[in-house]
Amino acid sequence: MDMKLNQSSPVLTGPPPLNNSRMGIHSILLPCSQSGASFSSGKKIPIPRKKPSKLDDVQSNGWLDAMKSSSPPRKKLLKDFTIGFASDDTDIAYSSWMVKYPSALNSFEQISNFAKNKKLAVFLDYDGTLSPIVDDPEHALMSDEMHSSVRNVAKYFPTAIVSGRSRDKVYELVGLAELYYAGSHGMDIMGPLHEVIVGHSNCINSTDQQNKEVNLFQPAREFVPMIDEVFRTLAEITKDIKGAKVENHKFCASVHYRSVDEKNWPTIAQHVHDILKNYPRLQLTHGRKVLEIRPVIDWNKGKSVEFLLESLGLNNSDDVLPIYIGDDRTDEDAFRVLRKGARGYGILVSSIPKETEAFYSLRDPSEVMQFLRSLVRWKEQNINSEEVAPIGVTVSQP
Ligand SMILES: O=P(O)(O)OC[C@H]1O[C@H](O[C@H]2O[C@H](CO)[C@@H](O)[C@H](O)[C@H]2O)[C@H](O)[C@@H](O)[C@@H]1O
Repeated sequence: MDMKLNQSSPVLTGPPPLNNSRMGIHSILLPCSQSGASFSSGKKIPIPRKKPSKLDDVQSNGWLDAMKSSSPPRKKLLKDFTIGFASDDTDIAYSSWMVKYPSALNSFEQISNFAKNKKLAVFLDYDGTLSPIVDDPEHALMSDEMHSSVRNVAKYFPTAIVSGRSRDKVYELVGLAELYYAGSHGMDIMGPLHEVIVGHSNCINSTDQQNKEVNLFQPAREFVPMIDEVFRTLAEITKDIKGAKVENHKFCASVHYRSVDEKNWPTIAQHVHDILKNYPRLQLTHGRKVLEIRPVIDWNKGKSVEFLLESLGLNNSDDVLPIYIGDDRTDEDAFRVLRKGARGYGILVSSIPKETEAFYSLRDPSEVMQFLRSLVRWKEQNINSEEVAPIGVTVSQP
């Protein structure tokens, strides 16, 4: 396939990506087709009236249902899942779900057997994975124990944080310079960029928090003014809705409704819906009690994992085992990439049964920490012996 990198625009021209499990850097850069009006940064978008006139749109398009079902309290979800059963059966429901998605802790021996003689790469989501979900996104902090577990993992394995938050914000929260960071759902990557990418218009030179020169890969760069405009409009239109919070992640924006009275959710949804009508190149995705507005480009957490693996020289699936741990719907893209071709292990963090593309599960951030510690212990125990690889070890594929 003859690909042309379009230096004037971060959205590259060319046919859609091939359905390959191993993608080259060039094919990774292919966009999905861009339909809709093109954006001019000077365009004035009218701020909708304070009260949306009708709420039919968000009711009929399923937004409200998605909002209600996103991140419900554990008690409610287990009740729904085990409807008609006694409350003790909730544990049975979780246990039977775990037959399909076994605990990564209980399966550690199987995972480590499979990892023998392979290079491990660790990808970690932030919210709900390294830090517990809390009402105020500003207060989502990692414990000191989690912080040192992540630092120890990064001593032995290339480790990346892949978050929906802005890269600066998640860097500030994690605070470990030795990690790689992919913020804004992978649309802002700071890492060891492949030489093919350096020089491309989506790749910029910058400095990190330690003033060290770094290369950034930002496949949605052209959307920055648009996202900023949408962020300001959303902040203005929701400012009187108690508990609503809008975040600007530079390449995407979030509207939180976790602390908003449920009777006001339709209003929030309709506002977002009305604003998005003016931006055909932006789309909505649902996170945990958050509406996320992002560019319509063929890029997500899964693509950023592939990109980082390739940039790190770890795209040979025969001797590399990527492990991705995440709790959110947006992490499913990464689980899917690893599941395809049995490339690696996705681990879903969830204390309730959920449909997922992951292979394993962990209940909550404290189990994530135990798992990270197990990886470190395993590596330290094998540090001397792993040079002499056992011959003929047969382990099942993920
Ligand atoms: O990809 P992630 O690192 O998981 O980021 C996804 C979103 O996480 C944050 O929101 C979520 O966590 C908050 C703090 O616990 C919680 O209050 C909120 O309800 C959750 O949706 C973050 O604030 C968002 O911007 C991220 O997109």
